[in-house]
Amino acid sequence: MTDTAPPVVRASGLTKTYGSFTALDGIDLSLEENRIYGLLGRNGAGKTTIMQLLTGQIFPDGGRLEVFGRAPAEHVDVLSRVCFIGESQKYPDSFKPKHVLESAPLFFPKWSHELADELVAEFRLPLNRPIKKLSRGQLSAVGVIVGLASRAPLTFFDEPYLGLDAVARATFYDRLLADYAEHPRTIVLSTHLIDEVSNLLEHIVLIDRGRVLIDADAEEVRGSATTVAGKREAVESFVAGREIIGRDGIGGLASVTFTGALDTLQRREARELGLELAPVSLQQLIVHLTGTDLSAEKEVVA
Ligand SMILES: Nc1ncnc2c1ncn2[C@@H]1O[C@H](COP(=O)(O)OP(=O)(O)OP(=O)(O)O)[C@@H](O)[C@H]1O
Repeated sequence: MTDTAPPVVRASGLTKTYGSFTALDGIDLSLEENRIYGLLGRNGAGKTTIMQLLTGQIFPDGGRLEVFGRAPAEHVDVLSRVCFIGESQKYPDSFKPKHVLESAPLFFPKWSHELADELVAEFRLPLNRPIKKLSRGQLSAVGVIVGLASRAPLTFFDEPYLGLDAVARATFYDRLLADYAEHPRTIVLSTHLIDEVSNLLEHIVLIDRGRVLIDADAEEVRGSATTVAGKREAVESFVAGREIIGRDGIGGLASVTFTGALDTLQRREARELGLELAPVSLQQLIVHLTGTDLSAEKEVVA
């Protein structure tokens, strides 16, 4: 990635309403070239709506949106660089997976037949079975294969793996990372399986009730909280005055999670008290940030 490359997506004040309901409330978003984004948030937060706007499937009611420098819905050359894999892909009734894989290259100029073939074998996808007869996981595999083999410069995966078993999901993550390393592109992954994809994500966009709550580097987000564990008394004295976001423990032992990173001095103090410091899981953090006690106005990471 060069420093001068313009963002792939530029959105400001993006708003989407359905009747009197505001699904997206003035979203500002910039997606850079060649990064893997996690678009996270609770059910109904607005993730799919954002992806539908960015892929020209629906239109905003307010704000500005540019994808590859243009309005997404109006330019064929923009749409040929974008791939959206949703939770439930729809295919013509008569289609078999082989028909999907034969027609996909017409839409995606960077399509890789080789990668598609390898993935078909790895996912054990029956190419000649009618799509209507595929199992839930096999149907998801079709979408995942199209999304990866498209090598589209901007690829969206919106909860793409309903029904995929753990082995198949691991295959998806491994293949995504390996192919991304060789063919960098911008990938947006929306999922509720946060811990599973945590290591893949370079940047986190957390949506809550139609607003952006976090837009930050994944490392920065991970470093925004710490867990300390050890003897209860020592733990409690160490975390006194901090913003506690989680507690656990049994008997004389406690584990407390608090916001903020520690400097070298504080780390040494923890060691001297016999305390253990551990990073917080992204999922744990996000559950906390989007929990019911969170005020809609709270800004967590700038
Ligand atoms: N066509 C529609 N008409 C009315 N409301 C809608 C429509 N599409 C979405 N919404 C509402 O907009 C909000 C955002 O929906 P969206 O599908 O973007 O959420 P999401 O973050 O993708 O959720 P999930 O994680 O459950 O998939 C929800 O409250 C949803 O009910």
